[in-house]
Amino acid sequence: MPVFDYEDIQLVPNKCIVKSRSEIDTRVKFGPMTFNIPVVPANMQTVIDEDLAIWLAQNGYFYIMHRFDEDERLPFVKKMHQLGLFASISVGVKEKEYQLIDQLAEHNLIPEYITIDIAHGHSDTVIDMIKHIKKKLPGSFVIAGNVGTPEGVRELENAGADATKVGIGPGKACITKVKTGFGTGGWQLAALRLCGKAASKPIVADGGIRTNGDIAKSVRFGASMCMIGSMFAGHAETPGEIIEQDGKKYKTYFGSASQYQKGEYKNVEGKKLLVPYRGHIADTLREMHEDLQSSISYAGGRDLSALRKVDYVIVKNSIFNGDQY
Ligand SMILES: NC(=O)C1=CN([C@@H]2O[C@H](COP(=O)(O)OP(=O)(O)OC[C@H]3O[C@@H](n4cnc5c(N)ncnc54)[C@H](OP(=O)(O)O)[C@@H]3O)[C@@H](O)[C@H]2O)C=CC1
Ligand SMILES: Nc1nc2c(ncn2[C@@H]2O[C@H](COP(=O)(O)O)[C@@H](O)[C@H]2O)c(=O)[nH]1
Repeated sequence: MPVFDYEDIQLVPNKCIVKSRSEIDTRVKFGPMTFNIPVVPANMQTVIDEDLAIWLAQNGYFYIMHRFDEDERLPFVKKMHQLGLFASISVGVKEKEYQLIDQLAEHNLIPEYITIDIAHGHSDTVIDMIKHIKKKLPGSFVIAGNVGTPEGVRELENAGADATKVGIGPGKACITKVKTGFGTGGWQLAALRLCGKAASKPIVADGGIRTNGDIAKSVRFGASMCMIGSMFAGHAETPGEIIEQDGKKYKTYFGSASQYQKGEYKNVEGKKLLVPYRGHIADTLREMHEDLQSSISYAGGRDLSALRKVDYVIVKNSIFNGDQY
């Protein structure tokens, strides 16, 4: 089994068939809707809040609201629908989460997307929640995870998940790999490849994306959507204050299983770090769009489907060749 990560791979160019990259279409159909690019900011408290969710939905981007303001989720769905926007929320698997699903059903509030988001998603607790959502809110598109194996993907799909989220431990704020010794950290792209081959429904690549080129690589290895945390956390529109240190600007990014999220040091699998301040998120999203258009041009196509077929080479840990990005 070949094992590699994002930085170990280069995609091999094909003959260009467009006159300008502006001709290239990066849109992706994911569930009931089509989005500008196959990218979603992570459903984490230092990455997304209500204002950003509204902006993303209004501007043709996918979003998934985090699940850490538990009681705000039902009003959030109501508000998004009143604004004429799609609602996309996260849930866990504990008893209170079943009550939320029941309440949404009682109020006929049907989120377009529901993401079941726990650390070890290949589990009966997730399977039970998928079945509950599909019974109570059959109109919602259910994304379930996280998993890191083909077996995990198949079991969640068989339980009724409409998409699965792949990535155990590759995240920048993650310490699962060192605390437990498990996960897809260091070989996330190869794990994505294995999961993609097993999947019969869309896959979300979650964690470990560090450059815009990694988005194209994720699509090559099976992703329909890429979830990104650290690259989004440092924007003007993401939650939290700007911090100045030695004349440089940063924002805080912490793991959803960190003590900062949990409020206690128990079963901690995440850490807190500073990420460079990057200005406005619209500029970053525009650059991702442009870079993806370029990627598709190198793939020799006009849309994302061209990326899925390109050849690749494994160039172990050498793509930066000593250069700093
Ligand atoms: N993608 C990744 O690699 C990881 C992501 N996270 C993120 O952190 C957040 C919190 O996740 P999580 O702690 O699962 O959420 P919750 O605290 O809501 O826990 C969900 C349930 O799963 C149980 N649980 C958690 N971890 C494990 C495990 N390794 N084995 C068995 N049961 C487990 C919990 O019980 P109990 O706590 O009592 O065991 C609880 O019943 C999520 O947003 C998740 O995505 C966290 C770690 C890894
Ligand atoms: N092991 C942990 N993983 C976490 C935690 N909080 C979030 N995450 C995962 O990371 C990705 C984002 O990864 P990035 O490389 O883009 O920064 C996120 O979507 C979660 O799946 C955590 O506390 N521990």
